[in-house]
Amino acid sequence: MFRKVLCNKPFIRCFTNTSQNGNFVRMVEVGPRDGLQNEKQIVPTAAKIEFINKLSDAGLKSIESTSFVSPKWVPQMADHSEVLMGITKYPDVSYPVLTPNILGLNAAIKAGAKEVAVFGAASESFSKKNINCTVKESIHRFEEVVKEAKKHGIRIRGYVSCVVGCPYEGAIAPSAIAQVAEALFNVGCYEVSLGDTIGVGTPGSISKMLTEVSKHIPVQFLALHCHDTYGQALANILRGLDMGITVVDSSVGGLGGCPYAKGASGNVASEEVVYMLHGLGMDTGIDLNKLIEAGQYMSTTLGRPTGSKVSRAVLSKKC
Ligand SMILES: CC(C)(COP(=O)([O-])OP(=O)([O-])OC[C@H]1O[C@@H](n2cnc3c(N)ncnc32)[C@H](O)[C@@H]1OP(=O)([O-])[O-])[C@@H](O)C(=O)NCCC(=O)NCCSC(=O)C[C@@](C)(O)CC(=O)[O-]
Repeated sequence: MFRKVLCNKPFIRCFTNTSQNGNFVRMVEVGPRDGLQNEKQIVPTAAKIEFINKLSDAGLKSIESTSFVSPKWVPQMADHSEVLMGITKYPDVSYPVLTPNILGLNAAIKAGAKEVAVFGAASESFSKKNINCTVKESIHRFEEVVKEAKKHGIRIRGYVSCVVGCPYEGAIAPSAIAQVAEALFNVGCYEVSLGDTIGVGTPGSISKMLTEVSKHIPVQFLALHCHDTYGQALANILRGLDMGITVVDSSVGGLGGCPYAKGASGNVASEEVVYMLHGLGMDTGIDLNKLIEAGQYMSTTLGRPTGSKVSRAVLSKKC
């Protein structure tokens, strides 16, 4: 279905999570982007900047900071350039931003982006609602974005949404997910994040999907991005780890949701993932107390309690 472009494997490899030790899990914090994009109240730019700085201080190595999308579609991300230019860039931290097309990429380059993410879906209806094009058209757009980004030495991550279910089409076949994920990998994404956008996955369905996708892309180039609508996210991540996943997306305080997936809850809370991974004896490089502080900062800004149980438990002990 999709035109295959030979990927530059050495380029890809230098940015993958071939971990420093076999116990390391790289966490991609998506709170400032996925977490805030759906908030009704516009979060002040200064608060977003402070939030990201606190996340950097907590030891996260990858913090998705904003989106260069249309402000008409997602007003919350309209201050993308100010946010990206205003944050303190830690030298060992990557601050990816979403870029759906060349217009977004050019604006991101101007604001100093060093890593971007393109985002597609295996569901035609979701693709149309989310980025206003067909799946096939989206791959062509991403091909352009990747080509241009590479000219600027920018690395590109890819997302596939609705990897288990779609809010408009219901269940999505693992083979369809594998096809889009492979297309993103082939155009030159260094890693493909598999998004259970509406959080309907279970360890059973996640396992079937991962089995199929990893026939096409080695598992070290895959990440899991789980929303927690049905309370399955941690179980799904654990299943993913068993199957070789070493990169996990999450959102501090469980913030988040997609404007084009009504009823879906936030991402799995980063605090819960870190607590589980550390309990398994795995290394994340993250200071859980500082992460909780960052989450508290944003929930205070938003004027509501954190969505993280770990955060609530730790804070109640401190009280
Ligand atoms: C993709 C577009 C931009 C296409 O938007 P479009 O309307 O189809 O684009 P267009 O090319 O027809 O242009 C229409 C207008 O948009 C402008 N435009 C065009 N591109 C840009 C841009 N990059 N930045 C700013 N403006 C832009 C363009 O200049 C024009 O402005 P006008 O002439 O009307 O004033 C639009 O559909 C959009 O912004 N969609 C929002 C998508 C989004 O942010 N969704 C949420 C993130 S995805 C997600 O949450 C899932 C994920 C990643 O987390 C994983 C998971 O959980 O599954």
